[in-house]
Amino acid sequence: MTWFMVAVVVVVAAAGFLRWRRPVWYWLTFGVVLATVRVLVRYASVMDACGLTVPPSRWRLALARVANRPVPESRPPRILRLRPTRTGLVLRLKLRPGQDAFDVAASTDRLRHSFGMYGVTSREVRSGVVEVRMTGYDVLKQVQMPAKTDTRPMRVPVALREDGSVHYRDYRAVPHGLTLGATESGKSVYQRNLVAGLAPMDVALVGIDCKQGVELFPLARRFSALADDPDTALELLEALVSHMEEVYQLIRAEQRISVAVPDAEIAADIWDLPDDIRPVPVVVLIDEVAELALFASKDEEKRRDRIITALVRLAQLGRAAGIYLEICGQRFGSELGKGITMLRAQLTGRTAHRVNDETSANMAFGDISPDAVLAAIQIPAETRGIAIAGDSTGGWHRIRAPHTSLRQAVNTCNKYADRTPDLPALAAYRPAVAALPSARVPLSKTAPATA
Ligand SMILES: Nc1ncnc2c1ncn2[C@@H]1O[C@H](COP(=O)(O)OP(=O)(O)OP(=O)(O)O)[C@@H](O)[C@H]1O
Repeated sequence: MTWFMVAVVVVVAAAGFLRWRRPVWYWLTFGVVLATVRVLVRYASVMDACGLTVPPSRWRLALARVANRPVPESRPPRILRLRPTRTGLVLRLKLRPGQDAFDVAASTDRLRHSFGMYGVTSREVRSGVVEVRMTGYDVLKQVQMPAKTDTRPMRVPVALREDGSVHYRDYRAVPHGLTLGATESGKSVYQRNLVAGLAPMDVALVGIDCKQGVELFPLARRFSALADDPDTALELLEALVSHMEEVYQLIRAEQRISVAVPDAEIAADIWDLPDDIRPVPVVVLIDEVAELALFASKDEEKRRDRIITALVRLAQLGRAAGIYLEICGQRFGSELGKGITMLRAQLTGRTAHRVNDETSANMAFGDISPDAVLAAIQIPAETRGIAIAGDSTGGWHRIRAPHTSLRQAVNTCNKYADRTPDLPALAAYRPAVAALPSARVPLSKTAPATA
């Protein structure tokens, strides 16, 4: 008996310790079993308490009366499936007549504490069927991406959502993206994850980094073209516009051939072209976009206007040519001058890290979803890397990218350096991956004042 007691105490202590220090291990060992039992045992009573049951139908009441049986109870949605996952439980429910998905969505907070879970979200998967995703612990505290993710072309598993699912940056579904956030909010880490995710794919990476290249130049081996100042950025963007026009000519030529062949598919974008002639897609990453829009002289203003014009053309026409923009900055509003709001309207994939004020949050989501604006304002300063990701459908999620260091991203880019395609139109901007400098060069010090 004493040994049994000791074993129980050891197991309880181990569970408590894991829950405190290693929530992922706790979930995989004890949490998933306890939560499954808790949900199954309490299901009917919790649903009843949350107002998610329907009273018995008239014929069931009549049947009970005829058979002289007790009055039947109200019924909760039928459980179609209860699936344990790496981070929580997924419950698929068939709603009863008269119930709708909003009833469940409105009760997620009540379900969360009634089932003793960390978080609960719900979505309608098809008419009358709702998926309730419950997380057993704070999955965004220390992000661990699942080992296996959905691998489709131009779809990057870039972050984890608070419901434990993977957040993909899908360039074919949402071609252009805008990432905003105050300084030190996690934009660069997010962009680094994107680059590391794109590196193994058949894609050309083009970078414009006006922070003197400190973010993107270390990743140069996987980049087909890079610019680190506004003058080079302008030349590079105009070269990209020429590349885009060439791709359009290729699509036109292919269309002329297919039009003559009855029943042949007519290509509308690069993805409809045969594999052997399809141009490689291009992702253009721009860091600190405001640097491209600022000017202090007439000449700089002309350069700025040409840059914005090139960006607007790429955003409007780039998708069919397989050119995707990924723009990153602290703010991106009308104060940056003409053309900015027009450009922003084309950047439909929005991600906002912590912002300093409501105006910045509005720049990300004001035209998409008021709820997302509120969520972006509420991101706490101490949890860097947390962001709100939304798109033009109005849907949004709280996400966090894994904490990928620059070293890890450089290693990934070096590993896949041989996949870097040569784009003839951008050959002049291909970064020279020079030999390592032999010595560090200190900043020149200000001469001490002489008395
Ligand atoms: N996803 C994350 N998980 C954990 N920590 C993070 C994450 N993202 C960022 N951080 C932390 O926040 C710090 C700032 O991140 P980052 O450099 O990406 O910010 P930023 O928005 O690009 O800042 P700036 O605009 O000043 O360059 C990083 O050094 C890192 O320690």
